Amino acid sequence: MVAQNSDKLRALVLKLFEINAFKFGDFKMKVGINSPVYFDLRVIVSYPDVMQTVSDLLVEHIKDKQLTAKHVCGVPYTALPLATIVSVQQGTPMLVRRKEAKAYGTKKLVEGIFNAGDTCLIVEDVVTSGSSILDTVRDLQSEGIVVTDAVVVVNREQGGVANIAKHGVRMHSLFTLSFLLNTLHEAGRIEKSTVEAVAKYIAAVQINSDGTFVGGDKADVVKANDLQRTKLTYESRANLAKSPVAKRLFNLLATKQTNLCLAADLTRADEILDVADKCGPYICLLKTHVDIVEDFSDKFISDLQALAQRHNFLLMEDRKFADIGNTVSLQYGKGIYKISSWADLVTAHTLPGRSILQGLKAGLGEDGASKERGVFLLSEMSASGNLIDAKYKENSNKIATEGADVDFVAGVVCQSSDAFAFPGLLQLTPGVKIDESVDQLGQQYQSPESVVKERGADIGVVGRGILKATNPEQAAQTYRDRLWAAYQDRVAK
Ligand SMILES: O=c1ccn([C@@H]2O[C@H](COP(=O)(O)O)[C@@H](O)[C@H]2O)c(=O)[nH]1
Repeated sequence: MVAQNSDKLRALVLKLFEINAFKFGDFKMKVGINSPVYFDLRVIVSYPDVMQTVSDLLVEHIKDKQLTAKHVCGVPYTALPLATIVSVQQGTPMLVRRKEAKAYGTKKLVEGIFNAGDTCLIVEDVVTSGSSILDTVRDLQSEGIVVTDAVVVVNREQGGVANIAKHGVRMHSLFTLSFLLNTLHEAGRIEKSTVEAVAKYIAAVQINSDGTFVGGDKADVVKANDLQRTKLTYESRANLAKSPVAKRLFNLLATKQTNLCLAADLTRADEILDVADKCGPYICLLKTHVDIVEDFSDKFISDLQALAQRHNFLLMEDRKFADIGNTVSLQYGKGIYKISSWADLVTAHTLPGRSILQGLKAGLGEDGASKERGVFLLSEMSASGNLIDAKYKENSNKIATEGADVDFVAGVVCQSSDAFAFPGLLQLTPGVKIDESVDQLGQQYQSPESVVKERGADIGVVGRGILKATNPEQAAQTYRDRLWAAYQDRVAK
């Protein structure tokens, strides 16, 4: 790496982190195991300035390394736009490798004008084992094209250099995963423990180009990821959170030592204020359903906010928004409740798709940026017989973790630890009661220990278990103690 370029590369790493082009957590990889770091450079097409920077750096790198091939070819699909810009900037003709040969017409695998014996430089975004580069090299070689070099944005250092070298191809990467980790750590974006966890994983998991593991099989390497969210402390996850309100909540959990959310499902304002005052010292979050409050008033909200401040908890309105963006923006910001003016957090269904996030953001109004607000997206429900299936859960995870609005997502309301992997999000799990049971209307309860240790909850939601107790304050203390002890056990293992 040329010294003059290293500042530009550091700036690029920070920018890629900011736009969520990579994340830390526990992610399923193509080769069937989990990884503590996940790259998704597909997002850069939405940021023309980043596209420009990356392609400028690739062009400079190609010049520095004196790579003088007659053609460039991007590995489909993420590197295709990058290869296009490199081709245009350098005036080097491009070749396009099809992933599938056309079923009609020319049936070509490689598009573009070339002769057998021509040289071609490969452009790729992220290299793990190098198998995708080798797929492209094979198709080019089958047309008589000579490939000796590949220019790459990130080398994950998991065997790619050696694997492609065996096929006569040298890798020239802009930066390695180690450089990326050190840059983020030096800039205060990730903790030393994250750097160490990823480094340990990389050392343990070297992959052959056929997807097998060097010196071991899948079973040996699956456990190598220490960044599984349920193993991490709230403090360390605060640093990984993209949503400012999630960061605040993680820190609140850690300092106040409570992961209890009280569902204050009462119908009179004075009853809610009374229970909020009594249970306030033991909770991190007070959850409301304002539409059941019979004597709702602005004073009720200002009194509740005062209690939230006095006892240091956040307010969540469990509105479960589920309409089109325009309606949701009005429901969030307008009407008698003006939810966005006071609730730190709200809940929303993912049923309408990504527009739910756009609608909520619009509901913050003109001065939206000045409010620290967030949403918990529902990806599962505790009600028996609910219609949510595995595909819905998977798509909800995508909405929560991919795209431009993820900084608004603080967490996920769900019942199981596999609903999402990103450790910067919080799992909120309702349906908690010391005596595991069902109510008459389909609610299903789990114990505090079960939701935290078996189901992955970061925050347990308790309503009637506290509200209907003879002494709600004492019950809140008991639930806090048991939920907190379960969390401590979970991270100690
Ligand atoms: O799947 C869900 C989503 C939300 N809730 C809400 O949590 C509380 C639970 O109250 P309990 O009295 O402890 O049953 C309530 O406000 C629900 O609306 C849920 O239960 N399940």
